[in-house]
Amino acid sequence: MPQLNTTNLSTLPGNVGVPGYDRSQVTTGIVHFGVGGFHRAHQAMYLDRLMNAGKALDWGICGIGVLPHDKKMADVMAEQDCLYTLLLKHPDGTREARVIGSVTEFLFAPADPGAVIEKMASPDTRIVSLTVTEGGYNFHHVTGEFDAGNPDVVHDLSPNAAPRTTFGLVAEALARRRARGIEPFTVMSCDNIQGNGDVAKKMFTAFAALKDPELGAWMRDNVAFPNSMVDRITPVTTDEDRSAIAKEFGVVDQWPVVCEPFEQWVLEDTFPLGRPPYEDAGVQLVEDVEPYELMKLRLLNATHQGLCYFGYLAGYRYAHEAAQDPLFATFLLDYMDHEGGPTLSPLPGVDLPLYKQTLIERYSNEHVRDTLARLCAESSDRIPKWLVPVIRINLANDGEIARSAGIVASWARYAEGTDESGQPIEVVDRLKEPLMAAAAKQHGDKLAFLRNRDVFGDLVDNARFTQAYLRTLDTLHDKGARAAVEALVALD
Ligand SMILES: NC(=O)c1ccc[n+]([C@@H]2O[C@H](COP(=O)([O-])OP(=O)(O)OC[C@H]3O[C@@H](n4cnc5c(N)ncnc54)[C@H](O)[C@@H]3O)[C@@H](O)[C@H]2O)c1
Ligand SMILES: O=P(O)(O)OC[C@@H](O)[C@@H](O)[C@H](O)[C@H](O)CO
Repeated sequence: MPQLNTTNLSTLPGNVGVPGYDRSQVTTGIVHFGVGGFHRAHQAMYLDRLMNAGKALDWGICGIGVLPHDKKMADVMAEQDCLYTLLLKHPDGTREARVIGSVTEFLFAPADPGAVIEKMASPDTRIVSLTVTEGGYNFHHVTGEFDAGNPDVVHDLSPNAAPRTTFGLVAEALARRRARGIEPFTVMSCDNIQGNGDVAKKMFTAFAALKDPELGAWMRDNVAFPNSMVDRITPVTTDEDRSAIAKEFGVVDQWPVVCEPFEQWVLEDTFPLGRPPYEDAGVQLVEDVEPYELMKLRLLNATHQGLCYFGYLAGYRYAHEAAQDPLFATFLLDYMDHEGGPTLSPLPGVDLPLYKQTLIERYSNEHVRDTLARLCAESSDRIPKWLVPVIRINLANDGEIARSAGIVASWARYAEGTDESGQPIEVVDRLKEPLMAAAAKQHGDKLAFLRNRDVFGDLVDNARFTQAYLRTLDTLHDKGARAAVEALVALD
């Protein structure tokens, strides 16, 4: 079986969708940072859909890898002419495979930062988009300010340094456009961050201002940073997925993407240099994204955290295993009804009870095989952004907080690094060391984990919160995760 590339595209079996457009005619209009699973399952898929309808052929994507581990993606992209397979896994077990053709170039920044800068400086580039994870925005969780102490940022701020970070690369490209009289591109964040465009604006302009105050001011006044809400559960690709795609669809693909069938993208329509006709592909273009973002982050992303630590400690390893357990599903629905939901703004036209129920159904799709380990990773980037705001609002409004406090306690127990059968847990977090050290102390000093003010701010000083937190932490220690969830469900 030949490997996926342009030459072999026409030999693929009939059950695999392939680009129906001439890729040699596609020109680059978008430069994308963070070509991981999600970008390839979401934004690149929407563009491929448009291109198959004969539209947006001047909006091809040039992918950029910034981190050393992105070399692997660069190599695969080079070998496969940037083609990859997107495999949709339906709840009834049926699968759909399509080769996506909208990514047409890939540049690995560490090998040639100058080429990346020139690609963005080119007038053809009208959008620079991002899926660089929550950590990629480099802001302090409590102050919300740009972290100028990050060693790579310090490097990029030194005179004549070849940029290593997205900030350094983007700022230099914008400086060149400004010097050459070329209008700035739009920076489109597609990460799971509340006000992702606003946060991107704050961080990119803060970096630029440190480098050159005039450039920072010019960016603040001239560069558009639309906000967006993005949604499609995209687990990490496994070897099993690679083999299944080869066996069932006859495609040898080194790095396919698998995902659920659900898709949603709500986007603020602020693109001074134009944009692809996304609305023709099913994207919702709106004036104000915030209500949609809050709904997604405080219901979907927060319940992912509600599922993952309790579920892992109770012995589950996949999201569907925990979500199919009626106790866990009830807990998540209770959290949404009593804590996450009441903090949301009105959402005209959205059936919120249906949205919540659909989340449980999406998590329960056993074919997606999303791992709890993926959901437990980088918690210190997630809990402060998705759950802590819910807690703060409910504390201020005298709302309910027991379930949210329980989720924080489940993270604290998970960070002890062993599950309930004594098996080690591989904690993946850039703050792993301080968090695990704090969790190790909490049998004696019960609030040790919460004292990390860089993550939780002053929550540890709030007696109503700490009481609820300790109630679940004690139950986790004394009786285990299942009993702790039962106690939270009994509150209803
Ligand atoms: N996977 C999902 O289900 C999903 C759904 C909606 C939104 N998202 C958003 O997309 C992001 C990426 O998810 P993914 O599944 O593609 O992850 P991934 O690990 O497959 O890809 C992440 C990419 O971001 C890059 N990256 C990480 N930190 C960076 C940094 N500091 N600077 C530059 N590049 C950096 C990585 O090198 C990689 O290329 C998530 O963090 C989230 O914000 C993901
Ligand atoms: O990818 P993250 O780190 O933003 O969050 C983990 C999951 O909650 C997230 O990936 C969801 O699967 C996704 O947001 C669904 O659209």
